Amino acid sequence: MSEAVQVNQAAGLQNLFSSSQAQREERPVFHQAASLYQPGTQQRRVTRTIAVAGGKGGVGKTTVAVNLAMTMAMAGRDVMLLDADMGVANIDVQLGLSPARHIGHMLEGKCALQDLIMQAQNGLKVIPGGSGVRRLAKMDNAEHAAVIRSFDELIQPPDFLIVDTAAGVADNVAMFAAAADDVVIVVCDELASLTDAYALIKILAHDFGVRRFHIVTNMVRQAGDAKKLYEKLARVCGRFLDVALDYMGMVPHDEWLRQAIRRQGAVVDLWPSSRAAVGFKQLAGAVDTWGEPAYPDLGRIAFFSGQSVPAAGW
Ligand SMILES: Nc1ncnc2c1ncn2[C@@H]1O[C@H](COP(=O)(O)OP(=O)(O)OP(=O)(O)O)[C@@H](O)[C@H]1O
Repeated sequence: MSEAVQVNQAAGLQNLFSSSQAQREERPVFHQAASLYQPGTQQRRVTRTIAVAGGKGGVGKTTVAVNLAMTMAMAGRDVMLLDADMGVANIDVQLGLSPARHIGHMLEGKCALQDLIMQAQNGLKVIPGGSGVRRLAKMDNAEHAAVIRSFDELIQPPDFLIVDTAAGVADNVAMFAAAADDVVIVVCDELASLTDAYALIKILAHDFGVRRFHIVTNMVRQAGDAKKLYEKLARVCGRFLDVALDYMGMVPHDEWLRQAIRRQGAVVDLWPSSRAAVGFKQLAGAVDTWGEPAYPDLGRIAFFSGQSVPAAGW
């Protein structure tokens, strides 16, 4: 696959989303679905990996990854969060952690992946991506593959691995997303967010064979906008790509999220009744409805490839 694609320059891409066709819309309601997230009762024997991506920077990938992971950890799930925004990683800062080592040390053979695991609140495990290290931002595909494969060596694989990917549609983002069982795409109500999300979905579908995408609409200001945004993306993908999209849920614009970052915690933990926290609980609830992950290609580079056999009874 080519180097990073300049998605905003892609001819005609923006026009794809300019249709003003009125869409019938089910209105998600901020407060009505405030029921607490209860994890499903299904027993899991293998790790399910969920990559959170979005294409455009600043749409809330990290926010979604952190709060989804924390919600599931608070519900008693064994969850690990990988900060794959290598070189400019910030999940450790957001959760008040001070890692002494990062992925770069592992790649240099100075430690194992196991040694990088940090404990955040509620038992959430975090693998920091390292920040301010140029070498990490310039990792090549072989190194990304080595990081993905290193998960096979974990002594105690978690129930869920959530991967926060970098912005853009470069190979590293695509590799991490394609190595996961599920891909969550975060979009917000900006044309560039929709065009970049479309470009990422296209690359993942064409070059990596990913067919299923779970869409999260973030920073939603009016309840009705959430599904409209999803439908815009679904309409264009349905017209031009052979992919299946589903609406995972939405997170309202909520100032408590910024407060949570200042307090170096997750909003779902600090303010569990905030509007954003309610949205994250719905997202976590959606994960339980996904059913079996697809295992498309035994030859692919995948997280936990050594154990990717679905347990009977899922
Ligand atoms: N629902 C929301 N309401 C209010 N602010 C939000 C919301 N989601 C994210 N933000 C804020 O938007 C900013 C960008 O979010 P975040 O860092 O999660 O985006 P990102 O997509 O991971 O960015 P990058 O690609 O640069 O890493 C942060 O300041 C975050 O607090």
